[in-house]
Amino acid sequence: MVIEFESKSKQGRLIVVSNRLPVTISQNDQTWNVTLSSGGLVTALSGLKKEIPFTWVGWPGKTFDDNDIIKINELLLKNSCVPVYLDAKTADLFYNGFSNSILWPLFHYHAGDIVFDQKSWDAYKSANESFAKVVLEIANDGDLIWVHDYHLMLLCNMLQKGLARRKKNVKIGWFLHTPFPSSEIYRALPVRHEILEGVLSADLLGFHTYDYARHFLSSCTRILGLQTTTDGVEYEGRKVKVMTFPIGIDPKVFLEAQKSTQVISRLKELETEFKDKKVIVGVDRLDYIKGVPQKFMAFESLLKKYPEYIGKVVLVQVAVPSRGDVEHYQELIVSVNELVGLINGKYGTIEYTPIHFLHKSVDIYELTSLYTRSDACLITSTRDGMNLVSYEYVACQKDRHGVLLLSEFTGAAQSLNGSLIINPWNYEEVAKSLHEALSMDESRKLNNYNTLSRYVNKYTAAHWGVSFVSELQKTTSGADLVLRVPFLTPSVAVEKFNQAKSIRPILIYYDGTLCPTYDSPSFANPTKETLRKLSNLTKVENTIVYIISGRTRAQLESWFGSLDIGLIAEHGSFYRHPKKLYSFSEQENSKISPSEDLPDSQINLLGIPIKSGNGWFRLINSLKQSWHDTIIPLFEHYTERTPGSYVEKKEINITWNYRMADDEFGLFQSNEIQINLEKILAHLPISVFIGDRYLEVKPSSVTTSSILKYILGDILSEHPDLDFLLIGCGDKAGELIFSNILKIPKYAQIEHLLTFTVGRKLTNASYYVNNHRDVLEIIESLALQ
Ligand SMILES: O=P(O)(O)OC[C@H]1O[C@H](O[C@H]2O[C@H](CO)[C@@H](O)[C@H](O)[C@H]2O)[C@H](O)[C@@H](O)[C@@H]1O
Ligand SMILES: O=c1ccn([C@@H]2O[C@H](COP(=O)(O)OP(=O)(O)O)[C@@H](O)[C@H]2O)c(=O)[nH]1
Repeated sequence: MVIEFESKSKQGRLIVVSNRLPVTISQNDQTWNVTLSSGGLVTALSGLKKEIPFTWVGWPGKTFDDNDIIKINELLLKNSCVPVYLDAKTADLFYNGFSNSILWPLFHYHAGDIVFDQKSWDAYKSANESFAKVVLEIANDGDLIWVHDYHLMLLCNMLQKGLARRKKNVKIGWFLHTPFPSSEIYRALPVRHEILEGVLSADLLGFHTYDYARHFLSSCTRILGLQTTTDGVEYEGRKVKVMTFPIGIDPKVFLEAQKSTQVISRLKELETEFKDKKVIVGVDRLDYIKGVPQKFMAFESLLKKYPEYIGKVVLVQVAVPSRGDVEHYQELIVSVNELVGLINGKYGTIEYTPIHFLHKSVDIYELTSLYTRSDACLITSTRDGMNLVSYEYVACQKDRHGVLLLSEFTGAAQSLNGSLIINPWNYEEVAKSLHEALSMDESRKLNNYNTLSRYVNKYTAAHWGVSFVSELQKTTSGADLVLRVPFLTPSVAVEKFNQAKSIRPILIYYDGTLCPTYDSPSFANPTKETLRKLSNLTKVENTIVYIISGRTRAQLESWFGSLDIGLIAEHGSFYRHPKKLYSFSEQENSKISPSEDLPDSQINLLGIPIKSGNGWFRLINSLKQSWHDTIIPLFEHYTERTPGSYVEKKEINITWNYRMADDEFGLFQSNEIQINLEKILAHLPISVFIGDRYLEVKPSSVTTSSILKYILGDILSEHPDLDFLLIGCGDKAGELIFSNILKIPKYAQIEHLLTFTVGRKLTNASYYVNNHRDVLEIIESLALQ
């Protein structure tokens, strides 16, 4: 199957970018050769390549003489590989330094082992830039770029910027092959913002398991303060999809190898060598995350606890040399060798070697033979993104139905039902599980094998790759795609303002729009500058200004009472027009005819606002709201249990605010409150509004469309020729107003309709501004007209 990507210009290609090219380049008698390298990523992507042809961009693993580069490039190109050359120093600091001495240990919960240093970070940035340069040279319109792993976490951002400059429409995906740690670990990284922001420029982010995705989303919320859902993050006006794609292998490779003469004859040798012995196999890169010392300790525990196995069971451990330039790995070689010596010395004899330790890489035939001959496979990683060795072992067990013992700390443990799940830190328990495996009856082994085999054969490397690429393709046409709106400059606002022939209403939200969002509402007093600019605007001819807010009318009056400005308090429960509106009518309040204070029983029949003194109207029957007695104790219950949260009791509405609480816990508690409220809502005349880090309970008669219905309705009845309207609101409340406006033709058709939100985000507004300073600048420019 070949996936073809649709694009207007031409068929797109898939470009895969990983730190290392899948090949090792070597020279033999003046001739350059390439051979396939080792590691799970190479295994998986080689499986994908059979399904989808792709160009592979990566670092060739070493530096070469300038004279050889042309020949090497040609050789690589024949293998669909494009090299990114890094100078030796950069490569060392990038790969051994930042990638494998900082990100790798951190992502595998070894936070104590990392020492951040500026030079490695600089090299990481510079290496990512070198990758970006090469990819940007070859990327064309309609291509898909799939970036891999922790080495290239800045690349998506660099590519996105470069592609935008070149006006190329390319989708970018990123997949992490390692775990993503809990935010409590991740936050130790000094450059935690840059790394997260680096990948958030992609369109699709993939992880092996939901736990890793969840941790990533949690870091986005806690560290960057971003809004997340279970399947994505909102970042700079785009929805970045976050999904899980458990990787797999190509089982056919092992089935084919099993049929080869090399494996058939090697198996005969192994049968003789291990006659009457049980064989446990282990295959790992010699990496501290693979738990090789723990494996040996558990094996020793087996021999100690069940001495009947001495002489009868061997552990064959292939330990592939890895990252030998990193100190931590060098220390591991020493300690593992020592441990092998100790155990073999203690339990071995001339005829019996308990641990066969091969510190080297083996070819596919040797690997297949070892897997095939073994009665059990022992995987003891203390953390492991997925672990493909476990899949490969299953692929080779068609006849023997050997038992898979799998660490609970591998990604694979979440998928491979039918394995014995172990905690590698509990040697005694692992020994017990080994005993269970070695003495398991045939029918249980067969049953387990069948379950495992079904999974391994279904969820292959090809399935993984095709799923990711298809999902990446879909992001181009998905409904949750980018909603980029333009920035509202003062000049655009002024132009429309000046084109208006009618009255010009301007409605602006207060908190977060006219002033910054403060943790505590008491910090948000309007500055003199804000008051002066607003006052100037209220004085402009043919212009009426309103402040929309969730605050009480008393608070708004105390701040803005001296201006001739309209006020909308408690998100629409109360409103007051500016006097100027009436001055346009022949007779004050001529067409605006709210009812006088009426007995509660009559208001629903009339369905119109009630005069409420001092120019205010209210949309509620009575100032006494019986539901307060139910809601306040509920909110107080959660406030006591959520540090940093507080209740705001207003005249009518009650708000539970968690802006000062831990983001995630606050959101969790807010969800709990909603669940509680749902039970109550059916019996009370109230509704809940979910705002930015607050939730507000208000009478159900007050909705954001009431603002449109009554306030704009009043203006429109005075000025049926209304051809200008400006509404600015950074709060979630604004989104409802913006979307409602577009649904009502008499507003949607206003010739100069300007709506804006604050910050780049998914929005129903037609523009955005960055912050309250931009808003003040617009107000000032309009006031000068
Ligand atoms: O290139 P190296 O530094 O020699 O490392 C080899 C690979 O190690 C990591 O593999 C991970 O990917 C596997 C496939 O998804 C997964 O099963 C395993 O749990 C991971 O450790 C690394 O992420 C790759 O980039 C390296 O190529
Ligand atoms: O000498 C060897 C032994 C193993 N492997 C392969 O290395 C991969 C290891 O992948 P895994 O996901 O288990 O861990 P990683 O090394 O990627 O962390 C598997 O496909 C093995 O077959 C290899 O290439 N050479």
